Amino acid sequence: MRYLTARIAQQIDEELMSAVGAFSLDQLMELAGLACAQALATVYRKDTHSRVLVCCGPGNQGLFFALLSERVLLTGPDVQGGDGLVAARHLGMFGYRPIVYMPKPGSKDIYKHLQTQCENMGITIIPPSNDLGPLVEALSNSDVVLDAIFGFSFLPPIRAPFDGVLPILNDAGVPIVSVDIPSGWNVEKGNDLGVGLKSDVLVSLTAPKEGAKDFIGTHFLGGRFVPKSIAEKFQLDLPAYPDFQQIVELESQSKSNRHQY
Ligand SMILES: NC(=O)C1=CN([C@@H]2O[C@H](COP(=O)(O)OP(=O)(O)OC[C@H]3O[C@@H](n4cnc5c(N)ncnc54)[C@H](O)[C@@H]3O)[C@@H](O)[C@H]2O)[C@H](O)CC1
Ligand SMILES: [K+]
Repeated sequence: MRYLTARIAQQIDEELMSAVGAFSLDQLMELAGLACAQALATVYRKDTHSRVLVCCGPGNQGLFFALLSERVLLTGPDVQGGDGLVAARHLGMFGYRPIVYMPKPGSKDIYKHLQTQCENMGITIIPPSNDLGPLVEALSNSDVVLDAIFGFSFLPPIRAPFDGVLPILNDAGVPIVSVDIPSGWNVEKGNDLGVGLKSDVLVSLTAPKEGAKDFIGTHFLGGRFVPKSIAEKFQLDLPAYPDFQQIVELESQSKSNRHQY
C-alpha cells in the first residue's frame, strides 16, 4: 500500500472533488466521519466507553493562515473538524454519548449545518472559548477522545489554543482515537518533535500518510469511497474492505497500546 505525502493526499482530495471524481465535500466528510465512528465503536464498546469527547479542529478562522499556504487554500480549509462533527452524529446514532469540543468553530454554512444536526441529536457542543477549563472538565467525564483536530494540511508549529489542547489530551489518561494522522504530528515525518498526540487508534483516510509509518497502535484504513480509477491512477494499492464495512484494520507495528480495551 502506498503511504502518501501531504501533497499527494491533497491531489487525491482535489481529484475526488473534481469533475472526474464528481464527489461533493459533504459526501466525502460524511463517509470519512462514518468510518471514524465505526472504528471508534469497534475498539471501544459503548457499554464501557459511551462518553466520547470529540475534539474538532479550527473552523474558518483558519482561513487567514490558509491564505498563507497554497496547499491549504487549494483544498479548502478545516475539513477535519467537519469529519469530527459527522462522527459525533453517527456515534450518537450508535448509542454513544458524544460531546463536542470545537474552540474555533467555522461560520460557513456547512459547519453550521453539521453543528445543528448534532444539537438536534441532543449532543452538547461546548461553547467556543480560549479558556481550556471546559476542556479539562469535559475530559474528566470522558471515556475516550476522538481527535479530529488537524489532518493532512497541518503545518507546524501548533498555534493557540491547540498548543495548549494537545498536552492536556496527552496527559489525561483517556484513550485517543485519531482521524487521519495524530494531531500535532508532521504529516510526513511523524511525531518527530514529540509534541503530537500519543494516540491509541488511528483511522487513516483514503490511504495512510507517510508520518503514520511510525504509528504504534491499532490502525484502520477508512474512507471507502475511492473509485478504482483514482486508486489506480495514484497507485494506492489499497487492501480490500471486508463485506459492507467502512473500515479495514491494517497491520500495525505493535499492539501494545497505552490503554487496554
Ligand atoms: N480524501 C480524503 O482523504 C478526505 C479527507 N478528509 C479530511 O480532510 C482532512 C484535510 O482537511 P483540510 O481542510 O485540508 O485541513 P485540516 O483539517 O488538516 O486542517 C486545516 C486547518 O488547520 C489549521 N492549521 C494548520 N496548521 C495549523 C497549526 N500549526 N496550528 C493551528 N492551526 C493550524 C489551518 O489553518 C486550517 O484551518 C484530512 O486529513 C481528512 O481528515 C475529508 O474527510 C474528505 C476526504
Ligand atoms: K487528527
